[in-house]
Amino acid sequence: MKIQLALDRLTREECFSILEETSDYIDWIEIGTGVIKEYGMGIVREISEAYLQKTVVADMKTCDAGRHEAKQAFEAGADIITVMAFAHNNTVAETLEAARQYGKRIMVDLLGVTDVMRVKELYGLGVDLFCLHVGKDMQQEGALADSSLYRLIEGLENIEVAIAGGISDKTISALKNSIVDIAIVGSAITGNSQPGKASRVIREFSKV
Ligand SMILES: O=C([C@H](O)CO)[C@H](O)[C@H](O)COP(=O)(O)O
Repeated sequence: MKIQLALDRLTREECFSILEETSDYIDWIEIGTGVIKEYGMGIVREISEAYLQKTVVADMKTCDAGRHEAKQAFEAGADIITVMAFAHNNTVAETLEAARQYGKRIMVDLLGVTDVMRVKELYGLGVDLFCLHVGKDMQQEGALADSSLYRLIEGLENIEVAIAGGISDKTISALKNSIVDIAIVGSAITGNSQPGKASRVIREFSKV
């Protein structure tokens, strides 16, 4: 299982200092939506250039004007961009097409999706990387990402599955030997006073 570190609600300096401490223990780097809103494509470019060996996910949360937003992030160096599942099919299709042109990928964020048929429709459009997601604000009600979300992608072949939403050292081992390929971890690392140590522990607990 890969670990994707989500850099959310951080300054540019904090992003780089956390990456310096954690990069040995993570596989994919996610530049969070709020960080992108603060610093734009500049920070996507900077992080992509500084961590050439890592897969960089720009959490664009694109929901319209897909081709343009995909082009922006891919040209800045992102390897993967996120697109919201509720976006129009044209948006999904155009981001997929842009990804193919750049030799990159899209990850469809299933935040808020409860209807399996919508996931099947996205799969039919060619989506092969999905993110099961319990959002930050939903977490305030006690919900955390867990196996109850798996039903959304059951039976889909040749896909990769990421999961996000409050994953920590206490919950990551439950994802082992499951359909999850990528565990997205944010606050449990970035909110820890020792992010390097926190990422090392999470890496250990994630080993299959
Ligand atoms: O995508 C995320 C969220 O919507 C904020 O933009 C987070 O990156 C994701 O939920 C992981 O963060 P944690 O829940 O803090 O682990």
